[in-house]
Formats: sequence, structure tokens, C-alpha cells
Amino acid sequence: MNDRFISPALKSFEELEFERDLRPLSFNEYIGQKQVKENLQIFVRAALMRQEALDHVLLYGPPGLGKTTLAYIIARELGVNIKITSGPAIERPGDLAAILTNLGERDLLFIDEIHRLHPSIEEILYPAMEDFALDIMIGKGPSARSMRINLSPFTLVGATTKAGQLTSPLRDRFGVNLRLEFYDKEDLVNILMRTAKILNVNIETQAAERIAVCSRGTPRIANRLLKRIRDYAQVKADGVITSAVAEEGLRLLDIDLHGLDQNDRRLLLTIIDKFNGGPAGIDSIAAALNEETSTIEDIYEPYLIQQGYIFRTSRGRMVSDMAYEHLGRAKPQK
Ligand SMILES: Nc1ncnc2c1ncn2[C@@H]1O[C@H](COP(=O)(O)OP(=O)(O)OP(=O)(O)O)[C@@H](O)[C@H]1O
Ligand SMILES: [Mg+2]
Repeated sequence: MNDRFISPALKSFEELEFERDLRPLSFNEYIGQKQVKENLQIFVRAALMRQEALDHVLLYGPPGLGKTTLAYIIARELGVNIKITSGPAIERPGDLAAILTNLGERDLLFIDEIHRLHPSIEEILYPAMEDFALDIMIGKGPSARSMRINLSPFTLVGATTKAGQLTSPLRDRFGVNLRLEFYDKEDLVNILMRTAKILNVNIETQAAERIAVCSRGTPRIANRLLKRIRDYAQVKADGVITSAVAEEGLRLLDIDLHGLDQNDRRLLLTIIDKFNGGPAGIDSIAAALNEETSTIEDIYEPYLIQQGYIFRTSRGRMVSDMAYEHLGRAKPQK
């Protein structure tokens, strides 16, 4: 289930390069997320007018919705340098201290997966975020003393797929908290048209609509589908992506009309067949599927919940009537 095509999590080096080439570089190019964008544009403008560092920004939401892209755009619109790292990459307090002391005036530090920061490292961040200062302990035992080092004012942009796992002292230190939402069809069509232009492929609007519906509200998936379907169009259909080409391409990728793939169907069918439609605990479902609980929670179920195929209740997950209908199953009498 992990290597499935439709997983929004990032995979190969090749895909990293592909994404880099497609990344919008300014707010104007960044499609959708109207509210997030409007807020950020105002905060950026205000920071520029005051000639101050932008307040710290926390971006959260499911993978592939454009958090990293936004961090780059913020830095670019502020006209500052960006330094990129991630929670798990910072192993020792000294690593973070080195990064912080090297930041220039008003620079942007982007910490991806910020919920995975080690607690001892998180503590260093508190005074850094609040007072632009580092408190360093020198020596050990009774003669130990703490020394304060001043930092240049900077902006921390943190990204996480799990805002719930952030400690509250850390969360409270972000002045700006923005949640990215799944994209609607129209936005995804625009993203697909933009990507097609960059890739220099011909795509009919109707074909883009077909692909958009199957993109799980996620630009990363939309772009990935387009890339695969482009290959198919090249080999089989003179390079033009018509709706027939898009449909056939999606069929070959085993993605149904609602954008669910075989693994989504497997997840829904497991709840229906093994747990009588639920409610079933997430751990039991994960065990039945031979998957990590976190994989189901972070990657597979958010879209199914958002679309109303699955409900989260206090007693576990339940499938909806829509899931029974979609899978052509009769709902059991309870
Ligand atoms: N609003 C948008 N307009 C156009 N393209 C977008 C937009 N948002 C994201 N993309 C495209 O989707 C791809 C994935 O975006 P990005 O890497 O920023 O997601 P992410 O939220 O950081 O994901 P992760 O949680 O996995 O780190 C990028 O290559 C970018 O081209
Ligand atoms: Mg990212």
C-alpha cells in the first residue's frame, strides 16, 4: 500500500526535481488557498513596510498541498534568504544553534515536519523565536552558567501535517497559524493547465477536469497524474491529452471515477467486511491491512474523511452510506 501511485507523500529524487520545476514562485502564480494567500500577502506587505522580520508562521495540512512551496514564496516576496531543514534532520542542539547563528537579518528559516523536533531542541527554539536569543550552558555541575547570544531577527516558518502533535509552547510561539485545505476542482484544473504549459503538453479542458476529479484535492497528485498520462498520450495518442486519453490513462492506473484507487477501496472494504462497517479502532484496521496506523491516519484516510466515505467517531472509524454505494455493497441491517 505504501508505494501506491496516489500516495500524496513525496517519493523519489526524480519527483523532487519534477516538483522543483513546477513550483510557483510568487503569490500570483500560487493557485487557490485564497484565504491563506490573502492573509500572508497582508502580513508580508506589513513586514516590508515596517522593515521588520515577518512574524513566525505555522503552515499545516495534509501532504502535497503546497506548504514547502509557500515557504519559498514567502522568502521570495520578502526578498530574504531561505534556509531549509526539517525536524528529524536536526539531531543535536548544536546543529540548531549553528543554523540560527548563521541566519542573516530577517532571513527565513523553514523547518519541515516541525512536529518531529526533539524536545531538547525545541527548548532552544523558544527563546530564539521569542527574543531572538540563544541560551547556552557553559560548563557542568555547580560552576555551570548560562550565556545569552543575540541572534538577528528572523522568521521561522514551520510546516507540519500533524498540528495536533505540536506541543502547545511551540504552537503558541507562532504569530500566524494557517491551515491549508484540499483544493477544489476548479483550482486543480488551473494547476493542471499551468503544469501542462510548463511541460509543453497539449491538454483539453475536459481532460484536465477528469484528472482534477481524481487528484484527491492535492496538487502533487494532480501533477503526478498529468505526468503519467502525458507519457501515455505520447505513446498512444499523438501527444494530445484528450478526455478519452485521460480516461484510459486513469483506468490503466486503476483509479476510479471518483479518484479512489485500489488501496482506498481495500481500506473501505476492510471496514465493511471485517468490521461490519465499523465503528472499528484505527489500530485494528491497520492490523487487518498490515499497515502502520500513522500511514492510514496521515496519508490514506484524510481524503476519504473529507469526501465523506469514512467518519471518525469516538468509538473508531465507520464507513458511510456513500462508501457502500460507491463499492456496490448492500448495507447490513444492524
Ligand atoms: N497552489 C498551488 N499552485 C500550483 N501548484 C502547486 C500549488 N500548491 C502546490 N503545488 C505543486 O504541488 C507540489 C507539491 O507542493 P509542496 O511540495 O509545496 O507540498 P507540501 O505541502 O510541502 O507537501 P509535504 O507535506 O509532503 O511536504 C509542488 O511541486 C507544487 O508545484
Ligand atoms: Mg513539503
